[in-house]
Amino acid sequence: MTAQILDGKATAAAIKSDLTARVAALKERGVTPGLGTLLVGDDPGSRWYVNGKHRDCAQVGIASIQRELPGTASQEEIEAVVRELNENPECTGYIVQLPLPKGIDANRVLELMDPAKDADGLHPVSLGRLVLGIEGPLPCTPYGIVQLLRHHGVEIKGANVVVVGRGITIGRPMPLVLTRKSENATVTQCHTGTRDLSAHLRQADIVVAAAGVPHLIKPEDVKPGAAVLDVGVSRDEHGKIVGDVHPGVAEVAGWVAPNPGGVGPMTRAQLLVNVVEAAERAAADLSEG
Ligand SMILES: Nc1nc(=O)c2c([nH]1)NC[C@@H]1CN(c3ccc(C(=O)N[C@@H](CCC(=O)O)C(=O)O)cc3)C=[N+]21
Repeated sequence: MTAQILDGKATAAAIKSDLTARVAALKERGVTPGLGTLLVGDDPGSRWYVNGKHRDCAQVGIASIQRELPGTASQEEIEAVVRELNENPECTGYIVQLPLPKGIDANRVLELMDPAKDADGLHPVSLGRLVLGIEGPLPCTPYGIVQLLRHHGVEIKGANVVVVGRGITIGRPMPLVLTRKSENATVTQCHTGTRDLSAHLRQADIVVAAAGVPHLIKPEDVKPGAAVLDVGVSRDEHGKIVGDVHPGVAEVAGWVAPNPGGVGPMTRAQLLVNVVEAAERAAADLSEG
């Protein structure tokens, strides 16, 4: 038996079709959601991702506001664009594409962003709200994973989830999302300091592999029937994506999120959700005066 596929492309398409209706409703109320992006430098990978985000926006009727600076831009020049996007009423949410060039204090740039326009859900205020249980934008990849599991009927409530990794975008916020009352999972966070990773993995009903270590998760570590989500993006010598999950895992697991085609498209869909929800909150504030 090989695992069933957690199809990120199809699930993202369903989310986008729901968003298309919500964007149309907002426009009738006189609010057009707009996603801003700030790209600094000309890394082809980063440019490809940013262009993809604007293509996604066009599909659902969200306006695009694109800002670019050369890789030589100073901290002050970058911060000036952030201030402009904070004040620009056409921009209801935005991202500063990461990583920023060496020598730039990325945390200072991110803290300067208006939290009401945080499309990534990674602003310090958004992460603080997540800890406190206050409504706000959720980190795109962790919440995208929750939506991907729900869409396929994989039970999260009461599940033993092992998260491998503690990076800021996925590993660190993932347990915060999964332990909300609305998800109610039991989560173990593993990392490079974990003594016996295999022992933890073998107990897991759901594995989120976000360590960035090629083929870290082996078939013999996976409980039969478990759901395994591969979030690792390493590259081989030909530039092809190599995930954190060994291909043999598909013979043991009940569900696998392929990579590419699994979590990546969900991350992009959740970015759009955050932009639309920010615009919906702004529209509600407007009508309340
Ligand atoms: N402020 C900020 N926010 C981000 O969300 C952010 C960022 N900076 N910097 C870079 C990373 C990377 N990232 C991806 C999102 C989707 C795919 C994606 O959709 N991948 C496809 C195709 C991958 C391929 O074939 O290359 C897939 O998984 O199927 C990949 C990578 C968002 N990032």
